[in-house]
Amino acid sequence: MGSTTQPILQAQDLSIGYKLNSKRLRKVAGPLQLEMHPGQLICLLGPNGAGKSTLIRTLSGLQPMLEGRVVIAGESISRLKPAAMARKLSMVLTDNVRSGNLDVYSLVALGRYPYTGWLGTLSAADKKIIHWAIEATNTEAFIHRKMDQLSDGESQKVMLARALAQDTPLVILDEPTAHLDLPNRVQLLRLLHQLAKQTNKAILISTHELDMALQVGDQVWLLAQGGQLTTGVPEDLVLNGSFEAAFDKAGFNFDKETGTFNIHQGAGQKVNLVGHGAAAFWTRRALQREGYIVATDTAEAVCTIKITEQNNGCLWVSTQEGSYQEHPTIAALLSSLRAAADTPSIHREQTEKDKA
Ligand SMILES: Nc1ncnc2c1ncn2[C@@H]1O[C@H](COP(=O)(O)OP(=O)(O)OP(=O)(O)O)[C@@H](O)[C@H]1O
Repeated sequence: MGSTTQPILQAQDLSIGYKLNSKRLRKVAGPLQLEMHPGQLICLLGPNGAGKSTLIRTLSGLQPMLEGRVVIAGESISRLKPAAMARKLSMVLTDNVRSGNLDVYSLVALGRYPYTGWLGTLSAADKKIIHWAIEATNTEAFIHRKMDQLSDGESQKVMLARALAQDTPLVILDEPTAHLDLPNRVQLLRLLHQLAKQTNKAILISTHELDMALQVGDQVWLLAQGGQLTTGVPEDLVLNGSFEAAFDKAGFNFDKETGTFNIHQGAGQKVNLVGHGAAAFWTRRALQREGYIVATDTAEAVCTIKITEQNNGCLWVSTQEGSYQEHPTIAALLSSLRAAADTPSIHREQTEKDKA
């Protein structure tokens, strides 16, 4: 994977899946060759049922592998004792058990268990790390509450704080943004990215946040339905078509220029759009919603829309069948396009002659 550091995690010829009975296996993916290096944030992406949770559970030793080997910090996980494993790997799973009786501080403090021994006495250094984990995850406001008095999103942040308090070189999180609102999702992914850079941890997250994963992931592991795994720098996977192929579904297309999946399938008429920046981006979105195929320079266009910047905003100038109109907003542009589409061109020609 082009890194000169020693990998913190390595999977060799790893096959993942389930033993259905003594004779039958359900292989989900494999054989896989994987590496994670210190300082990397890796986003595991793939459609529903592709095997993301199965892979995460197998890499963490929570589920037996069908074949192969997983090595964490130089030791095979099949030989690692739970206490040693807990000093190398911390995890946040989606199905975290709600420990109702425990208050938030005590739950975060449990992250120090691998270091405090069975008496669990916290040193000043342990308390400092707990404090840092609480601060980093923005959970100070509810540290005295019981776990069953938290929302799903709050509880998810607390489970992350516990994993951070564990302070391991490898952190694995299964859908950590699942219950979070948009600002908290952005904040969490930014935090994970910074953590990887500042503390040199290797962090693996599975997520359905495709656009955000493309922004924060140093590497993407793309697991497609059927178990094919493609790994690489996100931008390479977008440009070479792997990203789109992993989510391949009829009528579902990824716009490489904007990094978004288009809800609207342009099947209508073509328009030329001339402009740049935010105004061009949002005009394109509005035109696509109206059913237009937006191009920059096609001879088949029924209309050309030029965006010009004014002192107090933008002006949209449309040229259609020789008629030239100015629109102060996207709403005005759309109404004019709708009106033109509702007027047969023969009638338009007559009206224009009458006006002349
Ligand atoms: N206990 C099990 N026994 C047998 N098959 C299972 C078991 N759990 C999951 N599977 C199957 O393994 C495949 C991968 O499931 P997995 O939960 O890993 O997918 P995923 O990518 O995490 O999906 P999602 O995005 O929906 O969470 C699916 O086909 C699923 O039906």
